[in-house]
Amino acid sequence: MTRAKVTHLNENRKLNDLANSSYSGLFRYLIDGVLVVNSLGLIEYMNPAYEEMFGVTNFALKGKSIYQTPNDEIVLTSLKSKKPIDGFLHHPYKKKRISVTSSLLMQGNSFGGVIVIYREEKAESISSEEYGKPNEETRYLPKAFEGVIGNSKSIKNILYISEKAAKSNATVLITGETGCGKGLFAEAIHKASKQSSMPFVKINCGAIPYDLLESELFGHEQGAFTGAVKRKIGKFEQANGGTIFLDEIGDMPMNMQVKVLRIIQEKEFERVGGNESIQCDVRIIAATHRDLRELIENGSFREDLYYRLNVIPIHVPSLRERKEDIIELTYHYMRKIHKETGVPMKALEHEVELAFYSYQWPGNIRELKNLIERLMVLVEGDIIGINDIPKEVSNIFRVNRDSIINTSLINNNSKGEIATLDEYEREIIKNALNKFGSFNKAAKALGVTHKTVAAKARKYNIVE
Ligand SMILES: Nc1ncnc2c1ncn2[C@@H]1O[C@H](COP(=O)(O)OP(=O)(O)OP(=O)(O)O)[C@@H](O)[C@H]1O
Repeated sequence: MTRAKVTHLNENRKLNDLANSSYSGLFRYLIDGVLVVNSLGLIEYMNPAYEEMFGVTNFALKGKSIYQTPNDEIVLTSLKSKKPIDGFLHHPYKKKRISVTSSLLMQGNSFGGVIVIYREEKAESISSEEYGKPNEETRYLPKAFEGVIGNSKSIKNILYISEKAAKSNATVLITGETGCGKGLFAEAIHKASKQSSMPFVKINCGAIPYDLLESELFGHEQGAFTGAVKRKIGKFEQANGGTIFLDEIGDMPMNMQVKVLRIIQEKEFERVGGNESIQCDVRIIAATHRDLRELIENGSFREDLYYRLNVIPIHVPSLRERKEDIIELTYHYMRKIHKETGVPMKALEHEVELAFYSYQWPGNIRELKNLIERLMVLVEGDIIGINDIPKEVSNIFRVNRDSIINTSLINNNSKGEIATLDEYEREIIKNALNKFGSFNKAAKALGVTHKTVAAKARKYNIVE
């Protein structure tokens, strides 16, 4: 789809009508859906293809807030950031992927709104069971990577590097926030490698007490220390011929880092309390959520080890940096739980999708997965609605929605007429109470007394 700057004729009502008739002339017969939204978030035009795609009508929605359409985060983001955006959305009912391209409408040099084009992707219509699954035709990958869900550019790029890494024996350093899939990629690289039939041994260097870490990694001889009643084989020895995954390597003490460096360089080590050098041929994949360069600077990580580990660096971006994967992951986990437990399959209300896009996901995919497990079990019925999801997840979406709805009131009320002063006042009080949750805080924010807010809230039936 080409993006063009479209001059927007919107200076007065007459010109506005003229603009609408020219939109109609331009877009009426287009097979792609077209939506025109002005800078206040009000719908100016939708073509018949858009009406058909989303089951709405231009007649009913013209002049209304975009929150009354099955709109998507892309329109909102484009509108707020005043930037053109490309992306896609999952059609809530048709189970199809729709590519979305927004372009800016310019009124001279000032921003007039956005024009958004929706194109249904060619894939055949898919069942609810299939909804959200990656399009297998578009990605050929070894089976080992099939547990990795996501079609974003960054995931595709990581899969490409991981596949190459699997073919070599080089050390891999995976970085990224907690819960973003570092462990998943480490295991997939092992499974796709020539050593896949050999062990994959994982150790979390940050979770093991300092005194025990050496013996966990390298094992010990009988009598090496009090309590060492028999010989113990360490993780490196267990992983011999296969892969060791050193998770949270940034938390490894300096004296242990030297020993890992020696294994990489000389491929041998001694058990604690032993003299015998043990040969060890292990592929190392390390991971950390910390910034190793910073640790090197403050003297808690060895630079030589860093370079030895960082032969193939892989950075897994956080979920909020690849929002386009959220819905696919959500449906993946819903399907998985449905298959494993027999809980009926569900669908997401459109507002929930928007809330998921707005939320920051500090716990990344682990957090999303846990939430979906909870929702699948707790929500009765087959639709997960905005009120079913925790407040902390829906908060940003709610605030954004309310601010857009309120902004749109500056010109029009819900009937498309100029709003009265009382209507303004009601929305202002309602918004402040929603946002702050108490008369006191709302009053402070509005610069009036607690008594005034309480009286107005009663007057407008916002509270009992
Ligand atoms: N792209 C993905 N597709 C499907 N599941 C994923 C994906 N990425 C992560 N997961 C799942 O999310 C959960 C967390 O992933 P993982 O344990 O690999 O994260 P991590 O980055 O290693 O976390 P930590 O740093 O806390 O150890 C796992 O259940 C994993 O299977």
